[in-house]
Amino acid sequence: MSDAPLLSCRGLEAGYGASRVLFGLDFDIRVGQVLALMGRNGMGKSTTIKTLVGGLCPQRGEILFDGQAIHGARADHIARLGVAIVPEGRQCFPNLTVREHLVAFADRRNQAAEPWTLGRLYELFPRLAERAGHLGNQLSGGEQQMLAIARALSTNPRLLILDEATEGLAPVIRDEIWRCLAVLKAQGQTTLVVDKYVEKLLPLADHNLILERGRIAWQGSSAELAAQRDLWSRYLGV
Ligand SMILES: Nc1ncnc2c1ncn2[C@@H]1O[C@H](COP(=O)(O)OP(=O)(O)OP(=O)(O)O)[C@@H](O)[C@H]1O
Repeated sequence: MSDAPLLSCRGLEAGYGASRVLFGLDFDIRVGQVLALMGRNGMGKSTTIKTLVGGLCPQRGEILFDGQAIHGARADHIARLGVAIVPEGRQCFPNLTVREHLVAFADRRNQAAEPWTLGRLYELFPRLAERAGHLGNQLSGGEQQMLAIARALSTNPRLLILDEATEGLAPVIRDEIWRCLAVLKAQGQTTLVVDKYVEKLLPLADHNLILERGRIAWQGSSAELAAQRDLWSRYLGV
């Protein structure tokens, strides 16, 4: 893992119209790091992600990606720099096959030493190989989620962002997603993950941020968070 931040936020403020949701976030994501972003409902996690990927223009502050300012940049520009999001709700195309989803973004692919070929994606998600010819609307919720992750990986992202990737899935499928995230981490994939399953995030995350009403209420290592169960009940409602 390198010490250079791949992404840096400084004094990030964002919201919707006149309403402010984020009040000055400062954080870094380093190359190879998994950063977990936690907090109860409505605390600003999705707004943070939306702002990072160009879906929402910050009201103040700066976002640097690999040293380049991206605050206020368009979503497609940020995607081309190598930021890929697995959005809440999966958003697969009903009329494209699994295989078509995975090759559709070939022209947006980033250069990578070990690119995500179809073969590698199918190795990570054998279920998708079995369903290669199925349409998006013929897939189960878990298969759609795997496809959404595989589709994001197909761009060879330098930063992968997952927003509630295990939401609404059966426990066995959730475990499959956690297993894949562990494999990605072992391969050095830099990742920002929003999820509510603290006990699953702890072994995965190198660093954890807890948001409380648009501010970072606590941050630290997984060992520190594991040792402070009072934080779980105070900020995460578990
Ligand atoms: N499009 C929008 N327009 C106006 N307000 C919004 C919009 N999206 C979110 N908000 C508000 O911004 C605040 C933060 O919401 P956000 O979705 O970022 O929280 P979250 O931590 O991701 O919660 P959740 O887990 O429920 O998605 C909430 O008060 C929410 O009502």
